[in-house]
Amino acid sequence: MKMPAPSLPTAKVIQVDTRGAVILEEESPETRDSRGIYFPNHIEPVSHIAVDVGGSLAKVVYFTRSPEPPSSPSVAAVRSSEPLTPRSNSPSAEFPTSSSPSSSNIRYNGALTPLVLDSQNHVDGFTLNSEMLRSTMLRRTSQHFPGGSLNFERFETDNIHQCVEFIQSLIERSAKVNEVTIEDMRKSVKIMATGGGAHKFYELFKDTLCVEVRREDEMECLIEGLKFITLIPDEAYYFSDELIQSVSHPTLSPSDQLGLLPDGVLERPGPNPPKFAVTFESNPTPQLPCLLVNIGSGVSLIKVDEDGRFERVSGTSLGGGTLWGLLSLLTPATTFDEMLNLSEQGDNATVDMLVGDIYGQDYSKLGLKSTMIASSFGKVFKKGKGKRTFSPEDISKSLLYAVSNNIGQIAYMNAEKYNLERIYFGGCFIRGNPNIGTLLISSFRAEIHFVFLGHAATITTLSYAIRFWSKGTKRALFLRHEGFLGSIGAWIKNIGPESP
Ligand SMILES: Nc1ncnc2c1ncn2[C@@H]1O[C@H](COP(=O)(O)OP(=O)(O)O)[C@@H](O)[C@H]1O
Ligand SMILES: CC(C)(COP(=O)(O)O)[C@@H](O)C(=O)NCCC(=O)O
Repeated sequence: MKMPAPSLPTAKVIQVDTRGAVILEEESPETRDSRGIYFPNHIEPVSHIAVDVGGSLAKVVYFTRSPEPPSSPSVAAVRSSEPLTPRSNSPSAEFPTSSSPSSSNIRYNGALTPLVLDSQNHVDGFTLNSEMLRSTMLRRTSQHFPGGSLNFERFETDNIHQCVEFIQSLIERSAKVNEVTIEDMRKSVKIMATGGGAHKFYELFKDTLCVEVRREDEMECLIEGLKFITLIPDEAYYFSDELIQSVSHPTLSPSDQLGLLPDGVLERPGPNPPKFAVTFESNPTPQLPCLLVNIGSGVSLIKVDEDGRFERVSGTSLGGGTLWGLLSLLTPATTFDEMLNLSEQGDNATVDMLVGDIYGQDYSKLGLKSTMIASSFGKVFKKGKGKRTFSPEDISKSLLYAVSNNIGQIAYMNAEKYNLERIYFGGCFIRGNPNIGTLLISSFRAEIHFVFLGHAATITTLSYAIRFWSKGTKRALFLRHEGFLGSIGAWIKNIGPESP
């Protein structure tokens, strides 16, 4: 006689309970955009995996259940050129593994919880010893406890097979952990795919993983992702009007602290924008209407109305792929992070033609300081008689400014055209830039988040451009999971009440 198999709960309608959500800490700069988010109150199991495959990167989002927030996220940080090594956010006592993570050098964030299992096939009650039965029951019970993490991973689209392999191992491992057959697990799991690669690699995902693959529209997912992620405390941040100097040099005059010229006019965006302090949205509220500027391989600008309806109003092909591609041509750097590191050490004034190079001084009447870039790369043509070489550092910095300034301008013009005050910047282009640290200043009796500006050229350039051109009426907003909006949207779309 067979004992009935432990039945796992079937979720009809799943809503993510975001109450008390926290972004997990992460030590590695390389993965600081892919910190897990822990939802202490979310109960229903979720077994689908979302993937957003763009022109440059494939982004994966999945949910793992754990009654406690992962205490000490261990990091197997990788540089972008290396094969991706998934990170473990949890020692995961509740998810025992048959293979030791260290033996394979692959570590996972727990396991998926299957929604529906074929009760006949997976456990024969008579073969369970008492320890197995206990752990099965415990696990079964734990599925009714609240708590779980949303996990994030990134792969280069060129290495799409690594992404597929990662998902495959996640599914296989989840089957083992839940003591179900791989066939049952596959029936339970579904891939929500978005981005261009959802179409280009549809067969690859479907045939290799042997699971249902559902394709979702990229723009819809971006907006769904934005609406969801802005509900998470401390996810969105912006540069406040308070300059870093006002924190570190409180003796500066108020006008100096606000980046004002002596006559009270804001300084125009220049190669070294003023250093603003970062403020996090700790009590998030709905942030619509807004403009979303998604800087991926190319750039999409999407106007979102108060009711969530949206329209892609503009775009430019000069985006993240441009920077990545041109710097691959022009510098010896082989990874995106190397390119950003180069840019941090560079001086763009050696290749950019500045206002001062043309005027010999400020163009004060127009408020153009001599240090402002008049023409990106404009000096290259002029330098010397023979062909001169320019340092990879200077070239990288100049191109980073050129692309960021251009996007800042287009963003501002569209925000102006559609009368939008909030401009969210998303996409992995921004990823490598902010290095947000925490400075504890006793006299403030509070933690003040700030950026090490050497790592934040894009963010400061975009922020300051928006602030300057809008005369302070519009605000550039950034997101800690900026590159994952599409994949989060694909994940969330599956679990709304309207889902079949
Ligand atoms: N590790 C990385 N490898 C390559 N590009 C990166 C990396 N991190 C950030 N980027 C930048 O992000 C861009 C891709 O952003 P993303 O939002 O993923 O766009 P897409 O969806 O088109 O792949 C790249 O073109 C590059 O500028
Ligand atoms: C075609 C895309 C929507 C694809 O998205 P991506 O993979 O770049 O994130 C995007 O690259 C884009 O909007 N390009 C700009 C095209 C233009 O309007 O000029």
